[in-house]
Amino acid sequence: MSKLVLIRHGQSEWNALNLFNGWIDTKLSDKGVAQAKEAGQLLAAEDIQFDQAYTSVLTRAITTLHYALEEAGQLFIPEAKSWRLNERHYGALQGQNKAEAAEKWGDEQVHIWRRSYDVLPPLLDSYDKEVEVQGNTYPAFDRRYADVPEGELPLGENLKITLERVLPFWESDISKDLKAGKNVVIAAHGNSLRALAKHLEHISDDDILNLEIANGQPLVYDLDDNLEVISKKTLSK
Ligand SMILES: O=C(O)[C@H](O)COP(=O)(O)O
Repeated sequence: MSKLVLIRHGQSEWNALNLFNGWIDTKLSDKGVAQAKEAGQLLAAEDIQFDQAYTSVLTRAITTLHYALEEAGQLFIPEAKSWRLNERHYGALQGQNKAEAAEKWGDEQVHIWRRSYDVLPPLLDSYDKEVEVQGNTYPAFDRRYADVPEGELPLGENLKITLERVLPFWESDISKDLKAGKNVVIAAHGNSLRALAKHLEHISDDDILNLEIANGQPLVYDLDDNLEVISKKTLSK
């Protein structure tokens, strides 16, 4: 048996402004830092001893992991980062205000883009659009994406595509640790974690619409040797 803890990063500066983040590399807000520390305190209270940490290559997830592990007194554990744990790429919605998008395209359409399994958001027509959103954050030329296989750098993703790019890393790294009995913490994003939760909990394409993951509230899974869920709980104050 092993424990798997999923932590959605604390509030980002763009979460606070109600903007679509996606792959834009936004920082934690002050509230986000407090949430990340609180996540670590909640884990310390549960006395979970981790063997391995995973996170994405986006700053808000990495800093959340570090604040949480520091609070839990476990900043020393090995950690690995992968672009495969990044937030879902929100395509041409990145940088737009969520409420303004709902006014423009209607609440229902925006809800479908945000929560459905297989509907794509409007795609970027090229990575040049990223430059307009945030200076030099330009995935095609950012060295953190140098190991993305040719042609796999997204211009926008639905949850299905997000799951398809999370799964190879799950299979190659994370699930091996868990099968070896290691306790693993993953600090990542609302939608990369929804994708992982869908896989773990066998949630249907329809039911995944209703799964929300809150900032900084650890989800703790007990898994059996086949990585089936024995129990799940959410930690919050
Ligand atoms: O990318 C974002 O803006 C958020 O991290 C997740 O946004 P969502 O709740 O609209 O999917």
